[in-house]
Amino acid sequence: MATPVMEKTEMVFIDKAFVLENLPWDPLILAMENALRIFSDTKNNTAEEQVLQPSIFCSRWLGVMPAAITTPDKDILATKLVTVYPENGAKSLPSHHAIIVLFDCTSGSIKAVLDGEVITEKRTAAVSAVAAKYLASTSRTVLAVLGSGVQGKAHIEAFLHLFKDIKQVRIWNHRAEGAENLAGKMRVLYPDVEIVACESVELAVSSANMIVTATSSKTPILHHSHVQPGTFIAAVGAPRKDWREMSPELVAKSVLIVDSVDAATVEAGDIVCTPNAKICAEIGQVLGQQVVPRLLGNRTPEDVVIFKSLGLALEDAAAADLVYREFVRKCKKT
Ligand SMILES: NC(=O)c1ccc[n+]([C@@H]2O[C@H](COP(=O)([O-])OP(=O)(O)OC[C@H]3O[C@@H](n4cnc5c(N)ncnc54)[C@H](O)[C@@H]3O)[C@@H](O)[C@H]2O)c1
Ligand SMILES: O=C(O)[C@@H]1CCCCN1
Repeated sequence: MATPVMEKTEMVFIDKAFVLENLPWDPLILAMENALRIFSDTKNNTAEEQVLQPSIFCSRWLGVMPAAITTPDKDILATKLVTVYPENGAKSLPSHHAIIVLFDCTSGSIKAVLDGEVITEKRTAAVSAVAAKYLASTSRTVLAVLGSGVQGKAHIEAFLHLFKDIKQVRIWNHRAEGAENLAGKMRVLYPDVEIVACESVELAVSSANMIVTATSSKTPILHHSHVQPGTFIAAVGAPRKDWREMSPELVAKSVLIVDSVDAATVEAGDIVCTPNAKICAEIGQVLGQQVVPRLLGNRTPEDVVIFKSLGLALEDAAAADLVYREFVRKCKKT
């Protein structure tokens, strides 16, 4: 862990261990709610970011994610740099590597460079949990997680943190041992929850009220016939325009909420490859009550609701700011 030592205006490096210990779920979830709300608040225009247009150089994928937030109590300027190498999983290496640079808004100097892997992991799961809080039906007893990688694990943790009524977690992975290993680890952490590894997607989702898709799949793994009416789906993977996790029938027949309409319509294969996909709203509009009841009011309890995320630079900026403030606070104490 980085020892919190700080000279006046010196740039600091905040390592993974510090981020892990200083990014608890409750403040992170609150910060993500605020970030999503201001992202979609076009009236006040307090936040800006570029749509992530992943740069791919000879099949090497480097994403550059800049964002600025200016509110009465926050002035944040940040950029995440993230590489995505999905094939790393087979070599037991992380598939995502990232750093986040925080700038001083007045002088433009660099305040901090933070490990971005834990922030990416936890902020993505926190955002899905926020979406579930507002969009899932009140019956939230069975959670199915497709994918046992970094995001699969973080989503189990975030959802079990926020929804104390979850009784069972069902995990599926395309390599069965991945699901079994994660289920084993989660059983130790959550002895009061029944945690099972499932052999098929159908088995995993058959009785679920909430589903998370967090895989590196390029083709649909989740189909309309698998999903119960009224289910909430947080669709986290398939971050490229020709990758998919869900069938077009499922996407077309569901109420579709996204993190960013601009990004979803160019980068989310699940949406781009569904000709009649109709985006209902951004999650930030739902939080800011800009679309209730105008659009969501027509929703029936039988509707499947999909929250499709691609990840926002604003989420990284807000989460990095939280960690940096904690770092500064701890420096002042020593
Ligand atoms: N929405 C967001 O904000 C956001 C943020 C970070 C990552 N992601 C995306 O979420 C997905 C999961 O990320 P991660 O960090 O957990 O990655 P990871 O590499 O840790 O895990 C990927 C999982 O997908 C499984 N998998 C690999 N190939 C598959 C296939 N063909 N079919 C089904 N499953 C397969 C792996 O076994 C593993 O369980 C990736 O697509 C990633 O780019 C989205
Ligand atoms: O928001 C993110 O960090 C990720 C990076 C990889 C692609 C999907 N979005």
